[in-house]
Amino acid sequence: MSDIVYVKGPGDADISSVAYDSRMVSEGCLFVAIKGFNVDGHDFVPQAISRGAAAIIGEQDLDLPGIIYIRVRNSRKALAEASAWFYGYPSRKLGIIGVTGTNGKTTTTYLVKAMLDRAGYKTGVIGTIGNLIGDKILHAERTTPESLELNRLFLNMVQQGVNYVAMEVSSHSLKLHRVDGIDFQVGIFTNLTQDHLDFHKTFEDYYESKKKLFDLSRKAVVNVDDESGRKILQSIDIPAISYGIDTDADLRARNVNISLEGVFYDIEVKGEKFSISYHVPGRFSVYNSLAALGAGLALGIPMDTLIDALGKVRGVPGRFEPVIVGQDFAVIVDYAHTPDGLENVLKTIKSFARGRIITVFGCGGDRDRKKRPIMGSIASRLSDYCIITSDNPRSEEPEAIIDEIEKGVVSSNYEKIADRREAIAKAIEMAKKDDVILIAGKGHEDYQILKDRTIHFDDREVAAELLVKKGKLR
Ligand SMILES: CC(=O)N[C@H]1[C@@H](OP(=O)(O)OP(=O)(O)OC[C@H]2O[C@@H](n3ccc(=O)[nH]c3=O)[C@H](O)[C@@H]2O)O[C@H](CO)[C@@H](O)[C@@H]1O[C@H](C)C(=O)N[C@@H](C)C(=O)N[C@H](CCC(=O)O)C(=O)O
Ligand SMILES: Nc1ncnc2c1ncn2[C@@H]1O[C@H](COP(=O)(O)OP(=O)(O)OP(=O)(O)O)[C@@H](O)[C@H]1O
Ligand SMILES: N[C@H](CCC[C@H](N)C(=O)O)C(=O)O
Ligand SMILES: [Mg+2]
Repeated sequence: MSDIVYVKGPGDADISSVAYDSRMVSEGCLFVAIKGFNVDGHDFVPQAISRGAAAIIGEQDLDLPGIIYIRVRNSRKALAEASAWFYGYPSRKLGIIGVTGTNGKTTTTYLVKAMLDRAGYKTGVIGTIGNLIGDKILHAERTTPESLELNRLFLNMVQQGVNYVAMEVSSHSLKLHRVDGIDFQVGIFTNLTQDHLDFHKTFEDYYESKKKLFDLSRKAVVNVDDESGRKILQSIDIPAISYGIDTDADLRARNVNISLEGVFYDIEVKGEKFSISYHVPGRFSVYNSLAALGAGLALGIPMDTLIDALGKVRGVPGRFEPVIVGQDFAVIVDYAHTPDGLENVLKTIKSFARGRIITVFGCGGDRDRKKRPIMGSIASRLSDYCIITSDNPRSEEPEAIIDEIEKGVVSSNYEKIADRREAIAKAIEMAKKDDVILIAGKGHEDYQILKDRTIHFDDREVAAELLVKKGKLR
């Protein structure tokens, strides 16, 4: 272990498990005490011992007679090292592609998976929608799991014959050492715009956290149309593939054509020209597909395999996903939950909408509050009518979140309906032929996190049900 201050107690012990939560400790466990944002894990050392812990790791000076105690400088780092050791360093047996950035991580991992599958590899995915082993989906609590769960998952993947893993690497995970010790074959940077200032406090800290992925990667794939991407490219000394539309780059999309059917463009690789088709609309789809192509090339997969795989992708759950039950207007469910994501998706809709744009959206509770009025401003500027509703309020009052969003609204064409089902119902009632309803913020989520409980709620299901109920079919 790299940053040990001292080791006390008996010479050795058989370790049967590792835990960072005292409630998970069983006989023979190694308990890692973490000083958290809410509570201090060191306060639970007595509980861990009474549950049978054989060894403890922590940052404080402790006397624990009869028990091995390892004092370290950083418990989260130590947890990552202990977890990798306990599960036999499973990440070393996998080719891992990490994707970081504010928007586009989930989408890019799905595109990379499609390419690796097409190239004949068994591929895992770790991210927001869930964790995939081949086509089997496992529930995920977070975008990037804690190092203990991450190493357990890697081992599971190794045991099931997985070759490659496309994983989202959140800024939280980088800052909190969840991915320490992982050798990423390729690191991808998508973009950096406002989000998570509740956690990072400053944009600089958010940037520095994302940048850490490239200290852990062998090769980089970087969006150079993004200012932070250009900064990253200048500061790393690993082989890199740059991509962009506006800026000169190794992979530069030219003759870009964006329509309702998707994005179509040309790129040149080693002097040879290729035409790319990806059937998801929006300028951001050009970026996500370029990022995935860059990763495929960095892994040495032939261009024709990459292009073929990309051409066959028919979207990612909850990302620009249409709800079609026979109505004569469009309903699109999308996971845009940041100012940049919302602006991108609305501009994409604006480029093809023949009727009005009606946007139903909210903002999550216990998350960056500064983005709320900004999203209010963007939605009201780029929509004909907005219905501001509740997202996952968590511990906050839905109405208070909605009021913060409202402060940024610049038109009078809006209303506030806190009940998300009623908000969607209102949009559907209003919609006429050729209009487009955007239901943003929750995408693939099939739940809503309220103060005291989590309920089942799926925008796609609710919209489909209401379209039928309200007699909106042709
Ligand atoms: C802000 C954040 O990331 N917090 C993480 C942090 O929590 P914390 O420091 O507040 O933990 P704490 O509650 O103070 O507890 C401290 C320690 O005491 C332990 N404990 C606690 C109680 C007890 O009885 N016994 C005990 O041992 C806890 O298990 C913990 O190890 O450390 C915990 C242990 O690893 C994480 O579970 C927790 O993630 C929370 C649940 C979370 O919601 N994180 C979100 C914001 C997150 O990580 N999101 C990103 C996605 C962002 C994106 O969109 O890009 C993600 O990767 O999912
Ligand atoms: N490259 C991109 N640039 C900007 N916006 C994007 C991009 N790709 C997707 N989006 C928008 O952002 C939303 C979220 O996309 P995606 O789930 O791929 O991002 P993410 O980075 O995984 O988000 P999260 O931080 O929640 O994990 C999409 O529904 C779309 O509206
Ligand atoms: N990964 C993001 C997702 C936000 C999705 C939105 N529906 C919300 O709950 O705020 C987060 O945890 O901040
Ligand atoms: Mg994601």
